[in-house]
Amino acid sequence: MLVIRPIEQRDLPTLKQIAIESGHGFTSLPVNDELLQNKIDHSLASFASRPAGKGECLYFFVAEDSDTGEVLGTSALDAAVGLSSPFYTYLLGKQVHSSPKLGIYNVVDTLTLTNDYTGVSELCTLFLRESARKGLNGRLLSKCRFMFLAEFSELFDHRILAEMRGVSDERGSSPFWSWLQEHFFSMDFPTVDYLTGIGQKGFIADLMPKYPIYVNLLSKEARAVIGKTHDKTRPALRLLEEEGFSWRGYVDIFDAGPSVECDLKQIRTVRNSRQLKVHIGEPLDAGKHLISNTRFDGFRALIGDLAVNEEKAQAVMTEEVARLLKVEDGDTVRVVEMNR
Ligand SMILES: CC(C)(COP(=O)(O)OP(=O)(O)OC[C@H]1O[C@@H](n2cnc3c(N)ncnc32)[C@H](O)[C@@H]1OP(=O)(O)O)[C@@H](O)C(=O)NCCC(=O)NCCSC(=O)CCC(=O)O
Repeated sequence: MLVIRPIEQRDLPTLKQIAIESGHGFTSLPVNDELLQNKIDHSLASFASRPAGKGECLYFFVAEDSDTGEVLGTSALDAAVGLSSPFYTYLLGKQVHSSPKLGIYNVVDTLTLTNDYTGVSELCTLFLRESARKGLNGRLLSKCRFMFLAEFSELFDHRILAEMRGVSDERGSSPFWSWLQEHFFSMDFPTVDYLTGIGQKGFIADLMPKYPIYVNLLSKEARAVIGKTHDKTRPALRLLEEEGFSWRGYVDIFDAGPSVECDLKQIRTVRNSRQLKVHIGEPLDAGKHLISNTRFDGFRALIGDLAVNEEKAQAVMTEEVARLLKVEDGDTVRVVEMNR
């Protein structure tokens, strides 16, 4: 069974391997030992000192196969972006150029550089190794974070965002970036993506076009990918859309991939999950549920069989499920039925 837990120091070698497998455009996992170690340190520190409220914390989770101990995926929650270094995003807007006298009315799209997501919480680093992309594994990896958000909502912003990877080819070349590169930067997309991933964002402010960009002046290729998601990231987007996330016009400044967002309280799993008491026994008429314990640093989540005893507000589960969740009879768990 696949079990979600916070990342630990021993996961570094696998994290390096996953960073390589995740490929170009996967900004949050650059192939850089120091940065990956920093991520582990940041997450360990965040889980070790439970803050009173929202801070610059990173909650990094891995999915472990309980039979083999192998780590098969990653997913993370950044409690607040842009607080110590700016978080840039383009907003796709409109300008109307109209002359009633001449009978001309033109609506043109514009891209405006903003820091509108400053302080917002971010879902990031969702990656499942190819061999594990089956069954409900991808769902577990994405949705376990909503169980954590529901349980510890005071540690997050009321807005939750996710930047979806935009369009780039096998060699890491992005049509949107190519246009920016030609006119404003002299760096290829893998380099800029890597520099962003390791936190060297200063050059963005220095080199980025400072005025809004008229979209109709971009190349045809660049225009075509604004707000479009990378093929391999469509399942990740689908999982978020199912939860109520939507695109409100914000796009990534490098590859123009869409940023989707949802109010924390409106996220489907946050709304529909509830706390029940553990009862270890035979779960008769069991159905598949997403289940998490309610511990902070010892957080565990999995998708398993569970029967709900409504009268007693109990979650009836097998000993194995209870053991993997690190819970005992009478403990509290958070549960939500899987609709597939
Ligand atoms: C994202 C995951 C973890 C998802 O795992 P799986 O592929 O096993 O998921 P799945 O259950 O097969 O698919 C999930 C849903 O997407 C649908 N689906 C599959 N392919 C699709 C496509 N091409 N277009 C539209 N929908 C598609 C499936 O039918 C299913 O919906 P139905 O059940 O309704 O049929 C994986 O694909 C992955 O590791 N991708 C590569 C890395 C990546 O791009 N990660 C996101 C980066 S962006 C990021 O990290 C921020 C976002 C975030 O953190 O959440």
